[in-house]
Amino acid sequence: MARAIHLAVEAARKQARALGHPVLASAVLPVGRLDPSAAFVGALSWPVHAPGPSRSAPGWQRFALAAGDEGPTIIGVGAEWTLTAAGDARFEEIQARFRRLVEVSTILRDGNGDLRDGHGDGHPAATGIVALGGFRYDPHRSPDAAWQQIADADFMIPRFLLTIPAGPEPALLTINLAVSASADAGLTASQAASQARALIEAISQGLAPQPPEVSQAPPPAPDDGARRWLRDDGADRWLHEVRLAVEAIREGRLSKVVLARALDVEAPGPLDPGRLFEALWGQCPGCARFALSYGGMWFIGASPERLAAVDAGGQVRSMALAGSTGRATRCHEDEALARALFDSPKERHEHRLVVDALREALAPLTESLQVPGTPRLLRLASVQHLHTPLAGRLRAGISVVDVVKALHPTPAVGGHPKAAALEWLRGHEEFDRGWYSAPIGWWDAQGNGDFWVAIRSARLEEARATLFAGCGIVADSRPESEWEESWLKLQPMLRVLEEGWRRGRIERTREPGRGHLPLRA
Ligand SMILES: C=C(O[C@@H]1C=C(C(=O)O)C=C[C@H]1O)C(=O)O
Repeated sequence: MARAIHLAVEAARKQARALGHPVLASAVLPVGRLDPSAAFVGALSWPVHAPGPSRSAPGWQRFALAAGDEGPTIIGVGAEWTLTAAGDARFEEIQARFRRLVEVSTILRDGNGDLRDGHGDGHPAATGIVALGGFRYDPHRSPDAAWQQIADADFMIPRFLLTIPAGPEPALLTINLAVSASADAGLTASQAASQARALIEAISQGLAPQPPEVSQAPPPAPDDGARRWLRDDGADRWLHEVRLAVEAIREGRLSKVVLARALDVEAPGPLDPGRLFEALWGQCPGCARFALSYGGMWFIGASPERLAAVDAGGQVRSMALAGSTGRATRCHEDEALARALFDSPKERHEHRLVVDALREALAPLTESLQVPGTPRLLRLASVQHLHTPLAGRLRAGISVVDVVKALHPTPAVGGHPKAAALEWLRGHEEFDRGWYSAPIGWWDAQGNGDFWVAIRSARLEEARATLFAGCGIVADSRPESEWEESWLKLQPMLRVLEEGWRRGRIERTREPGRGHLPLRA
């Protein structure tokens, strides 16, 4: 391992000397098979070392994303380089910065012992120089203190990147090192190699958790579980805003707006992200499960909504996800709920607005695009949705970030028309969404990328968790039903908090719940 890294660092050092500034050395190595869930949870508790002699800001520490069943699971630990951009040009600027970085960097791949220069196509997705991060939901809204530290476009190139395929292939480890002209190549390489070995060892042995349990427990009763940690659920204010949204829609100022709520939960002691993740992992296998740590904050979730996946061959996938109802424990009742969802003109209208907006936004970017005429059903633990998958082929030169720019925010999390909905939200929604319902994901130098809409998520700081949920409001929305729907969407994360807390409680005594309010399901 050290030899491969040494070669990459040596080449990068020459490049740094020629250019007069540090560049990245990147080495890609096979590391055998790894269990994605164990690696994921292990990496969350791995101490992040001080970053290299790079441009890295203190913010980024970890970015991990397990994207549905078809993978790969990617885990980035430690920020070796950061890329940020602000304002309306953030999508173009971040791509330009990434391209410049890749152009001057050295990427060496050690697939079969023969080192090859790895800038081009044909290498496994999400290996080498990969940007991991997100775009904040609305850069035109002044940030709340909680999200102050993140930039409008905020990405890192991790020091260590594990890429674990969904299939039986071995995992790959990319080691990225910022190298200056004066670097000691031997020392840099040997230090990085020993850190990498320790990381792999910890992940595959010591820190590997118990296999995650799939919770069979019913959702917490209305005044049970994590809900007893609530202080105020903000019902009155939110219901009032829903009424105002319906009014604005009936007056013809917009046709749909997605109003979100933020729910603060205070656990009796610090929440342990690794434990929470063990609880979250098995809950929604088809979802993108993610955990980002940045400064003192964690942002975790399991999102069912893919914004855009692009492969090096130019295939693009997206989805419309809008229209929701609950689940029932008895089959025939569950079926009846699904049928009512399909037959509801209100839900179909909400859904169609999203499909049409995606089609319109993707048309100029694609050579071909398939959009099924009828939605399907996506069943999750506490909620079922109408769902339409979209697939197509991108025109030459269009990247996943271009697609994200064109789509975000879709009317599934913003509204329609887009600009009017965002304007309305700026004046009415009570909090800055930050990364909630924003595009988070990654892209690589080979032309692959995957971005998800960060819903069903929570921000964690010590014992406090802020959970988010939003509901699409249209002309015939009933505020009380939307309120119920928001609870359904919050349910899985509340359960994760409760289970994760229980798992992490070893040697901690539980205080009785404070500030308990009687809440409806
Ligand atoms: C905004 C959220 O969910 C979105 C809104 C939906 C709806 O209004 O029916 C359904 C799925 C998501 O696109 C959320 O979960 O926070």
